[in-house]
Amino acid sequence: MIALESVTCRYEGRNRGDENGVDGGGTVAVDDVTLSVSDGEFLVVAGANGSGKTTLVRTFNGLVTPDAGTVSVNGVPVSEDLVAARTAVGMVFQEPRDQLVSATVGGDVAFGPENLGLSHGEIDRRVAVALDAVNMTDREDDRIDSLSGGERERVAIAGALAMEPDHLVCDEPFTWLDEPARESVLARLRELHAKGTGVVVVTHDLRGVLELADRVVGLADGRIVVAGPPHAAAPDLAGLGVRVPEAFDSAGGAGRPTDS
Ligand SMILES: Nc1ncnc2c1ncn2[C@@H]1O[C@H](COP(=O)(O)OP(=O)(O)OP(=O)(O)O)[C@@H](O)[C@H]1O
Repeated sequence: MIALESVTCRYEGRNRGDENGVDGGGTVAVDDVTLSVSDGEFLVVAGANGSGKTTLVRTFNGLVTPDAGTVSVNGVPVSEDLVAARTAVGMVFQEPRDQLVSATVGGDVAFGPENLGLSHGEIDRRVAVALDAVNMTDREDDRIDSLSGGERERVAIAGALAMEPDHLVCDEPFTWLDEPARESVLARLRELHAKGTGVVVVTHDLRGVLELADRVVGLADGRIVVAGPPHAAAPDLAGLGVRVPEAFDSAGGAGRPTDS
């Protein structure tokens, strides 16, 4: 479980541009957020550009350190055991190119497990399982620079999965993908969730992803302003500048942020 308690994150030097967001000359990117993500939960974090989504999820494994509040993973504060947090929470960034570090698919997926100091046999096993999970079995020797955007995204997901995380966090995983690639990544996320991995997807485009979610939280100005199951929360999400699929747009009631 990932547990955030009254988490606030500020960036120095840039104002958000309104009197509520300004604090000491910087930007309050995450504003007093309390949120729990259960093991095995599929959570969607939605919100317009600049609403604080990336900053929020980066606190889950210590990539961003809160200025106030606490983040714990499996009951241990992230600040006390960064390695445990990074092992339990795998992260795939908005631009997969930023995290692909090797020349080949196999080298890239093996990178994390190698850094854990695992045996060659265990590394090979993890690479095979992770590539299988993203439908890229036997693609170890393919060169990264020969892959499509969708394949790179899937390699980035495999690299995170090879760490055998409890939660996989994907930040705007669909940005560079065409429709078939988007559907392929969605199918992989659905399968992972079905097998018990917790999945967190950060997005401002909810097509195809809301139906996979157990819960959705909507952010505005760094605060959770909508929270609930997809059908209950969807009508309130439309006002946040996110793209809500038609099937959800008129459904359900208000998704008040009561169960965060
Ligand atoms: N490194 C940084 N330095 C200064 N301000 C930052 C930095 N990163 C983010 N911000 C600001 O913090 C706020 C929240 O940004 P964040 O990237 O977390 O939001 P987001 O919802 O993920 O946006 P996007 O969808 O555009 O990535 C924005 O006002 C942004 O300009």
